[in-house]
Amino acid sequence: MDRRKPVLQACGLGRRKPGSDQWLIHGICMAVRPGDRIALGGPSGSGKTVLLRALCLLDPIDEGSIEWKGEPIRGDALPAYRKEVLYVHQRPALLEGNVEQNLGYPFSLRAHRGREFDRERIVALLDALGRDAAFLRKSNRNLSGGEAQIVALLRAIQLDPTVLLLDEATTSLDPATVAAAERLLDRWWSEAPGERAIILISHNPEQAGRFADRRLHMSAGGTVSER
Ligand SMILES: Nc1ncnc2c1ncn2[C@@H]1O[C@H](COP(=O)(O)OP(=O)(O)OP(=O)(O)O)[C@@H](O)[C@H]1O
Repeated sequence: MDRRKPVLQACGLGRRKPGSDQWLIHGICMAVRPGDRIALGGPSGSGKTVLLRALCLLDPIDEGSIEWKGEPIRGDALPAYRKEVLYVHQRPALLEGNVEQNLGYPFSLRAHRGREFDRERIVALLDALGRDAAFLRKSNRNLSGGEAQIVALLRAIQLDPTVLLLDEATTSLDPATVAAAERLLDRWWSEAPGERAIILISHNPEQAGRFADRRLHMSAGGTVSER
């Protein structure tokens, strides 16, 4: 992969409040290159979540373009795009069932046909987060907010996306588990040198400083600038 070329590029990106003329985000131009580690900061309500959801095309955009490897994303390319660009929500939705079922679910989808749930890998990742294999048997109904975040993080990492979008994905974890999650992300990112990118929304400047090599700031008007 060419390190210099953006994989993901947004140009003039805008999304309006549904049913209104009001812009939630507006005029956003940004490029994500393989190997980037980007922290996205800015005030509450400025549109950071709206931006990440727009970038992975979970929500429609009203203005501008998003290109993947230099090409606009057409309808039939959307499933492939969604494999490459994965979004992890701060309050993840989990399916009815235990942790293992939740982690195995993506592999039942057509998008991931040909790949299999790797239990051994998950057990090793859990170990890095201070959890043993018994955690896999826990019901989704009994998970704390932090435990649900662990499941969501592992569910995304195991799919090895090219761009991982983390929306305050460690905010419910205790400090030791936050540190373990950052090490785990660091290891995952380093496993494929110069191939994976991470965008992390964080309100914690220390975390952003530890984690990122680029800092983006979203202003209250829903525009982004490089810091
Ligand atoms: N579907 C929607 N309909 C109406 N308003 C929306 C919608 N989605 C987001 N908003 C509004 O857009 C603004 C930006 O929301 P967003 O969640 O992106 O903020 P944020 O920067 O991620 O905030 P925080 O740091 O608090 O998580 C908020 O005022 C929110 O209410």
